[in-house]
Amino acid sequence: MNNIKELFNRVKESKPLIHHITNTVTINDCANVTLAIGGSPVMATETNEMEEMIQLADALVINFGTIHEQVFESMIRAGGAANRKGIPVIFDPVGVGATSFRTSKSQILLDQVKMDIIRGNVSELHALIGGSSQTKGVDAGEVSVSPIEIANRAAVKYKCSIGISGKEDVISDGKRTFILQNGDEILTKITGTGCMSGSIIASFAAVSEDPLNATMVGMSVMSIAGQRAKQHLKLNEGLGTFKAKLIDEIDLMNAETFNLEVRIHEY
Ligand SMILES: Nc1ncnc2c1ncn2[C@@H]1O[C@H](COP(=O)(O)OP(=O)(O)O)[C@@H](O)[C@H]1O
Ligand SMILES: Cc1ncsc1CCOP(=O)(O)O
Ligand SMILES: [Mg+2]
Repeated sequence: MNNIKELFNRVKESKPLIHHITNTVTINDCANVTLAIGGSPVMATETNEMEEMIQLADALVINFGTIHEQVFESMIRAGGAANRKGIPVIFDPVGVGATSFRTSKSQILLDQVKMDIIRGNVSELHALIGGSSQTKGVDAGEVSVSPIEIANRAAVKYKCSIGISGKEDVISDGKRTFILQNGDEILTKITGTGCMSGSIIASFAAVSEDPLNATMVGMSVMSIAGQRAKQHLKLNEGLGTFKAKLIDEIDLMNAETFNLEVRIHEY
């Protein structure tokens, strides 16, 4: 991964504005991790203010978590404005594959908005390349194809960088593929760790020209912070404390800690 120290510094110095059109479950957590990594969050969904808000923004996150017709219209408007302005667009296809509504909306969105990065779990990305999966609402289910193949195919199909989270995270732009071995299963026990990692990725993408690198660094930050927060849990501390410690670790993360902990290799 390139220039970790410079990337961290650039986010902290320029405080990129990350416009989120996201779900009502994890919206507050996404705003807080954006602040923790050094970015500046705004969460706006009114269709009529999308173009103006994008004029202020440095990156756009579109997250399908609680997608409905009205907010979908805002996603199309904001996505179009972001593409015209040339800022990175990050898509989290939460729950795609679970219902035909989500799957068909994702296809319309991907036809109309060029994504720079798509980040999701393995069932969601499998659905985006036309596969079926035993998706469990918003959580990953069993899929018959390897995440490496799914990431490659999705990257080629949508001409963008792909991040697939799981026990090992897979990151690909269709030419190069990386496997990230950080993380801890406890990250799946609180809601929103996938959504939050989208906010971190967007913060890095906003200050760099390299979406593949931004995806690798962003996903690594979440997985490393998760394993460190788990290590720092004391006796009698559980998931509530874990979540607070996770945000602490994202706040405290720097290039030294990152480089010491990261376990990534090219496939
Ligand atoms: N089985 C696992 N072991 C370790 N880390 C995991 C595991 N599953 C997911 N993670 C980590 O949890 C975070 C969220 O991933 P995931 O749960 O797949 O996303 P989502 O919340 O979108 O379904 C990522 O940092 C990922 O690396
Ligand atoms: C539980 C839930 N339901 C709709 S959105 C959402 C949050 C999903 O967050 P994540 O994909 O990061 O676990
Ligand atoms: Mg998710």
